[in-house]
Amino acid sequence: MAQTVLVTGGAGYIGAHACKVLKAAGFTPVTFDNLNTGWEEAVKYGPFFKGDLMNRADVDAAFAQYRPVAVLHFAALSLVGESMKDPGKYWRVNVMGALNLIEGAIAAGCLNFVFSSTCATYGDQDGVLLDETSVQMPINSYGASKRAIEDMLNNFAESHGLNRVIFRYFNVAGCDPEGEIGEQHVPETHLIPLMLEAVAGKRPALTVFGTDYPTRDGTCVRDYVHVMDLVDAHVLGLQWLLEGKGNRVFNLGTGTGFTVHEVIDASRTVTNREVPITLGDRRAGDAVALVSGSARAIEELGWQPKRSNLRDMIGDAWVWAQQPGFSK
Ligand SMILES: NC(=O)c1ccc[n+]([C@@H]2O[C@H](COP(=O)([O-])OP(=O)(O)OC[C@H]3O[C@@H](n4cnc5c(N)ncnc54)[C@H](O)[C@@H]3O)[C@@H](O)[C@H]2O)c1
Ligand SMILES: O=c1ccn([C@@H]2O[C@H](COP(=O)(O)OP(=O)(O)O[C@H]3O[C@H](CO)[C@@H](O)[C@H](O)[C@H]3O)[C@@H](O)[C@H]2O)c(=O)[nH]1
Repeated sequence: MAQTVLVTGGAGYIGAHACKVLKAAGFTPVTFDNLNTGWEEAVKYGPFFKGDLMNRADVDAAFAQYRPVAVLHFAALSLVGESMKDPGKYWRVNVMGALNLIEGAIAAGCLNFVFSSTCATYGDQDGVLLDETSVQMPINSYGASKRAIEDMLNNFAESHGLNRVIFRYFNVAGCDPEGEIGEQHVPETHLIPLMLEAVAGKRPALTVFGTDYPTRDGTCVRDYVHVMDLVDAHVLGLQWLLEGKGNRVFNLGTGTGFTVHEVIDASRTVTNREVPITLGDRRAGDAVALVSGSARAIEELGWQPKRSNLRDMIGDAWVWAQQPGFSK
């Protein structure tokens, strides 16, 4: 019989893609989501439990009903800019939500936990390659809330034998190449979908946030990883835990950074259309450069990124951008 895993945030962008590959790998993914930023239409690969992590009774009910062997915790608020304006919201939802989930998991005897952390926990470190041993110095409340959850998981690993794999994602992009699901945030704040909305004429232009950064063309550098590669790593992380390999942190990125202008240039090649842009001010909370040292995931997990190049990430997102998308 298929093993059940609880996927918080399974109605969201990355969680829904994770459910697709989990099902393909023989698991039953149960989505736990309050539909704050997610879409019920994206829950296609297993049961849906509508619940809020802020409500411990919802968490306990989901564990009692489905008895999962592991939790994959994607649900969070994750907008860097918003977190700078309203830090309390981030500390409350991300940290309290995670605490309810961790305590609920332990109470239910479910001790395998995969957590979505972020390179935003590293902060801004002068363009150095960031690996899992780099010091974590977040410069925004979102990153700080994620670092706090990492600390919390480490404490519960010590005290209650919780086994955890922590993934620190770099910039996730692209979507299911089969077009069943895609990236749809409201409001959208991520570079690639915003750029493609501008290309498709759904918004007047893409604003480039800051052109005076100390980089090769003055715009920020990010390491983009395809969502299908990212969720493949989660299946490997889950198997790692189920095989009893224990606690580990893995970066998920490619080791190559691209500036905002380079992403725009790649889009021209993929879509054969111009990107209308306006040059704007820096966005609060943005790091200059975030590039991953990802050797550990490749060497230890056996992770093999396949689509994490700009052509596939933008190409897959471009196909999705021309679909009607999910509706509420
Ligand atoms: N997108 C990226 O580039 C990126 C990079 C690094 C880390 N991450 C992390 O990956 C995870 C998923 O990101 P995403 O882009 O898919 O976000 P998303 O907003 O699309 O998905 C988050 C999901 O969590 C749900 N949710 C939020 N609060 C909840 C609550 N209190 N109870 C139940 N469900 C709740 C939302 O409804 C949504 O379906 C997040 O933890 C994010 O911090 C994302
Ligand atoms: O309209 C836009 C949107 C973004 N950017 C720039 O594009 C880059 C990427 O921005 P975005 O796509 O918003 O991603 P990040 O702010 O880097 O944050 C994402 O990537 C982080 C890891 O870097 C995750 O932790 C976050 O959850 C996720 O939102 C940054 O330099 C932005 O300044 C623009 O110039 N114009």
